[in-house]
Amino acid sequence: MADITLISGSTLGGAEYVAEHLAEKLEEAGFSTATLHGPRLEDLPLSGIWLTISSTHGAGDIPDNLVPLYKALRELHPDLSLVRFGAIGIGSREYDTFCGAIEKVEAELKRAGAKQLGETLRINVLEHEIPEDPAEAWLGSWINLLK
Ligand SMILES: Cc1cc2nc3c(=O)[nH]c(=O)nc-3n(C[C@H](O)[C@H](O)[C@H](O)COP(=O)(O)O)c2cc1C
Repeated sequence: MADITLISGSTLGGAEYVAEHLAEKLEEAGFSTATLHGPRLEDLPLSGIWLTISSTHGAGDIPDNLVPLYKALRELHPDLSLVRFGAIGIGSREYDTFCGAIEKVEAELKRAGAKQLGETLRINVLEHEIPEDPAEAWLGSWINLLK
């Protein structure tokens, strides 16, 4: 099992690029990683560290590729008490439902017993044309919580 499993939810690919960039940075810092774009629950280790990165679509909606995992969390009630997770949302302040998707995912992970490490980062794409930049800055302090 990799030290850190990165999970992305994306419609247009932006959150996937962020996940891949952070995986590269984590590897440089000495962690092994597995990056899964829109994984199913059965693809995920039910222990260890997850880093979940999701953009938002519709009106606060979860990207289509993350819906199966979200539904499985809601309907199958897995025990995630051995999981610790970090969360990054990507969205636009134009919408009242800014970063709504990561809030929903985060709530389900917590309901399943997973413990959050650090604060959720919410990236406003109107402010950050390159979301990798604030994500990388956030990762620097998140890594310290893993030690
Ligand atoms: C049709 C549409 C609906 C969107 N709805 C929201 C929203 O409700 N909340 C939000 O924070 N961002 C919203 N966004 C902004 C996207 O989350 C943002 O553009 C993000 O960078 C897309 O990431 P992706 O490339 O991973 O799909 C929306 C964008 C589009 C095109």
